Amino acid sequence: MVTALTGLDALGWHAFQQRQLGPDDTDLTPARIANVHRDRVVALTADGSIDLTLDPGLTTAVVAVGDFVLCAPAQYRLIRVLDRQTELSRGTEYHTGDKQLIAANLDTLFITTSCNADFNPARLERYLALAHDAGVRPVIVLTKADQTDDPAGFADQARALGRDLAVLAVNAKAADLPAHFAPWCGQGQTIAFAGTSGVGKTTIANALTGGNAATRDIRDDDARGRHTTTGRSLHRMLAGGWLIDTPGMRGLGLAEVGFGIDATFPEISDLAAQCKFRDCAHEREPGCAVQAAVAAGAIDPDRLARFKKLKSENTQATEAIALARDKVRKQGRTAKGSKKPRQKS
Ligand SMILES: Nc1nc2c(ncn2[C@@H]2O[C@H](COP(=O)(O)OP(=O)(O)OP(=O)(O)O)[C@@H](O)[C@H]2O)c(=O)[nH]1
Ligand SMILES: [Zn+2]
Repeated sequence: MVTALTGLDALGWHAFQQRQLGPDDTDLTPARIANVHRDRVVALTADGSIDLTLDPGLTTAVVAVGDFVLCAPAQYRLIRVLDRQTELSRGTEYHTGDKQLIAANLDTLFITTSCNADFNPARLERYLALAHDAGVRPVIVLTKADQTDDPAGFADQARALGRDLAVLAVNAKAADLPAHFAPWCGQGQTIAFAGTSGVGKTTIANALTGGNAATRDIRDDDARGRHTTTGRSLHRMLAGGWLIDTPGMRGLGLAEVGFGIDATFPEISDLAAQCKFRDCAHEREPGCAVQAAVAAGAIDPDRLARFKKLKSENTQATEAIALARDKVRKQGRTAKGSKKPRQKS
């Protein structure tokens, strides 16, 4: 058996991963994926960073930054991807129905906006739905608290977007910033930031990593010996945890996140179970518990409108993906096998 070394604990390796090791895995080395390229990955082991090629049957579409894997370092081979504790993905590959993985084994997603016109409840709820669906704890971060007269007002509005929702209002440029994030950034913790451009994600990431994240452009040899400019995506934080920074974190489409939407609007989804009709659309149906709560002032009608909009977007996208998967299945696809090899450019 591979024993959990201190170095592995530092990578965020928990009992959840340890339990997945069997007697056949004795010779394999656990590692965590720091970067995913088209035909190889960069992984961190307890002893340092290593480039791994993928075995037949594995593609970089099934490996995400943050994944724990078993590898054979002497052969530079990735052997197995371990089950994930959480998985953040987006269903944008409508033509194939393939999920696009963004990050694996995240503990906390900091949904970031600012105390200004960027603050948008609908967008925050969209991110909340993704986080809840992925099993990742969401925390709302309100930056630029130093540029408004009313940071508490923004924080109250944010808190109204969930039950027991953690909300931080900060000046991302203040010296004491890391202290606000300390509860989520210690050893064994993995975090990421989501939010629109300019809200301060990089500023915060730099404060938490000691500037690591700013070095986005490092020279990196790809498997063909060419130099490509890529950014590392897994950054060690000063407090001991890991920060995942992938471009995929910027714009996120909703699909197959019905559970996450319900979890984002608990006051509505809890009541929906009491509607007379199981498929109640909470419009004008008789016996609608949700509309009754709106009339009684217990549910915010704006929240209900946004809930319905997300549900409908999610349903449409989910159906489109199901159709695509069906089509691919019927074509008896060996798509990965039949794809032409990538042309050298
Ligand atoms: N005064 C003040 N300025 C801030 C704060 N947060 C961010 N800024 C400034 O806002 C600008 C954008 O911040 P970034 O950290 O680059 O934002 P980002 O979210 O990483 O943006 P992208 O990389 O485009 O996604 C920078 O000039 C920051 O210095 C804050 O809390 N207070
Ligand atoms: Zn109803």
